Amino acid sequence: MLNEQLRRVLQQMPKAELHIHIEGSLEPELIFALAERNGVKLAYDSVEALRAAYAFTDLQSFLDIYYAGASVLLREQDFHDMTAAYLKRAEQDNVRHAEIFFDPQTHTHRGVPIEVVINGIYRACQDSPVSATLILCFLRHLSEEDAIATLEAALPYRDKFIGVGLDSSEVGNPPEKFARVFARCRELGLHLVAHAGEEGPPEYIRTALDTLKVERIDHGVRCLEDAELTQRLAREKMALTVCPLSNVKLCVFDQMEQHNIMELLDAGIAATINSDDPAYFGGYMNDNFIATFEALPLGLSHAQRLARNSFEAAFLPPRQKQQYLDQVDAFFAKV
Ligand SMILES: Nc1ncnc2[nH]cnc12
Ligand SMILES: [Zn+2]
Repeated sequence: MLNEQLRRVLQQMPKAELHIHIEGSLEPELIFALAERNGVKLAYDSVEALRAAYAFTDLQSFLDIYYAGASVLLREQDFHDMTAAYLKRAEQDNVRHAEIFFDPQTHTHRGVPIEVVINGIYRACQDSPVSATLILCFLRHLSEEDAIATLEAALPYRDKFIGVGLDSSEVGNPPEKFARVFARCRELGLHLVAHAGEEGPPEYIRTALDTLKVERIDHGVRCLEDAELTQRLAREKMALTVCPLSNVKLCVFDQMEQHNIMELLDAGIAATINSDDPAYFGGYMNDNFIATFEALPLGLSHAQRLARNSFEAAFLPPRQKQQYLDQVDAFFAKV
């Protein structure tokens, strides 16, 4: 059992969220409200029936239902309301800064213009007291040509996102499939991240680093299968944005007790804790921290390490980053 002091520290410590798919924050209640507002017919009769379908066996079984849930998003206000709801929830968890993924192709392939997606999400970020920036993700089950066309369509809104990522079905869609589009994004000065080593092998982490030249790895938990790669990640201070509740829900680990976040930290890796798709995986940031610390022998020093890692790994200007790190240290000095 987690002692009360540690629980309070986890809840109250300042933190950054670096791995949140905004479409994965769409709660069943909001899915139904937006379906009604937009006249969209859902495959489920009720919020309860939809929630009952959230029993996943792997990443693909989740993605199928996640893309179906996103079908209720049609107008700029829908994207705004989804993002505003996430940021309000994140604020309650003392998230001070969030770098939010969005999947434009999920929407443009349904005929929603990309400016509707970007403007709605961006406006909610601007209105929030939580600092929030956007990372445009390419869907890796689609072609690189589609990713390039998506990038071109997004470029008129270049000032509204800070980087690009790579998500969706990992196995069979290795990072190198997107070498050209990532090279172009690098030339454009965008930050680069990619999901790798969630279900895919350690080799995908290596090619994300060497071929795509990413600055963070999303998930990356399978790195521990490769000692040389593990040492490299630690040496290069390469951050991993780990999502513990997601990993258990998608059967990457059978139980939280088997999660390897403590081994990652003990190997010197700059691991962070994040929520991934909180509406689908049973919890937001603090739920992830509490579930992890309840299951594993982690203590105060790990909490401080994780809070610091989250700001160290954030794509923030140096002065703002230092201010957040000072806030973390000031918080722990009083514990
Ligand atoms: N955990 C995850 N892995 C890959 N793609 C995703 N899209 C949303 N969540 C994802
Ligand atoms: Zn993810």
